[in-house]
Amino acid sequence: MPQLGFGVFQVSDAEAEAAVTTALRSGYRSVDTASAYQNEEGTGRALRESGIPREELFVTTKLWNDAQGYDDALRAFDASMSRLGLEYLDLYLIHWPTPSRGLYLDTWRAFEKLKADGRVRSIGVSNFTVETLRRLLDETDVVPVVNQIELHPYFQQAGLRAFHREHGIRTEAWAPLGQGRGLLDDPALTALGRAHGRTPAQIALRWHVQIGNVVIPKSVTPSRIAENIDVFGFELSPDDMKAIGDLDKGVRLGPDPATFNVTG
Ligand SMILES: NC(=O)C1=CN([C@@H]2O[C@H](COP(=O)(O)OP(=O)(O)OC[C@H]3O[C@@H](n4cnc5c(N)ncnc54)[C@H](OP(=O)(O)O)[C@@H]3O)[C@@H](O)[C@H]2O)C=CC1
Ligand SMILES: O=C(O)C(=O)[C@@H](O)[C@H](O)C(=O)CO
Repeated sequence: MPQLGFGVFQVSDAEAEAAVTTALRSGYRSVDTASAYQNEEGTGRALRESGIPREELFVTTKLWNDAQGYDDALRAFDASMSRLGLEYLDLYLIHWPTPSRGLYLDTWRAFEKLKADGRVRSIGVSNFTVETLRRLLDETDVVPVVNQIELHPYFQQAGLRAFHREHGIRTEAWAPLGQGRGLLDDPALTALGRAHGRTPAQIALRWHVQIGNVVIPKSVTPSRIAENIDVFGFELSPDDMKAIGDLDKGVRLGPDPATFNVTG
């Protein structure tokens, strides 16, 4: 799985085709969509029409909450694949555990079947907490390859990352740029940007890369799409990393996965 991919949350189906095409031309080979984003068709068109061999692409989609449960999950997978127009998927994620509904273990068993049948190369989860991960590890067979969670310099999730390390689960950061809301104006990031001749977004993404996160920044702006993947030609020093480490506020932008049980 490439460490840096392209996210398409809040991108319309028509915009997704153009944005993914731009991203692929800028060098991205990994794309993160979801049934809930309603842009699997546009994303799939861009992937299929890129001319890039399928084996060089890494495609992730996610099962929405309303399709949890064994049979519903198998059906939802087929529907996503038909929208994407792909023969196989690289990574399928349970989007949220929705713990009070008690369906994520059966959902995971359906994911295990999809993997055993070769329909998907890898299976993972998103927005799982230590508690929901522990149950998954205790009561099912396959360890999720990744947990995709909200993670950025203002919400660093040290405890969950340590749990992932202990269990061989890769941490994937959503909202790696803090959804462009405030984080990119932070004085520490702008100062580091000036010192390295980089933008605050590149500093944030480089920090993710250096702590080992998989990152999937989203943009519909061609110059930013190119800027966000150009983070492998410089390095942050231990002092730089500490300055960003000190920014953690422990405050989420998105919903709390322990209580987020919506199906709509
Ligand atoms: N599993 C889950 O529950 C979730 C998963 N995700 C995934 O993670 C991906 C990334 O997270 P997302 O919430 O989109 O937020 P990001 O942290 O990627 O931020 C995206 C915002 O930042 C702006 N932006 C992007 N690049 C730059 C730049 N270089 N300089 C300044 N502003 C920039 C974008 O604007 P513009 O587009 O106008 O350029 C957009 O408004 C999603 O697209 C999705 O794939 C996201 C949320 C939840
Ligand atoms: O973007 C995603 O992948 C999400 O799951 C979130 O947008 C989530 O649905 C949310 O933020 C609801 O308020």
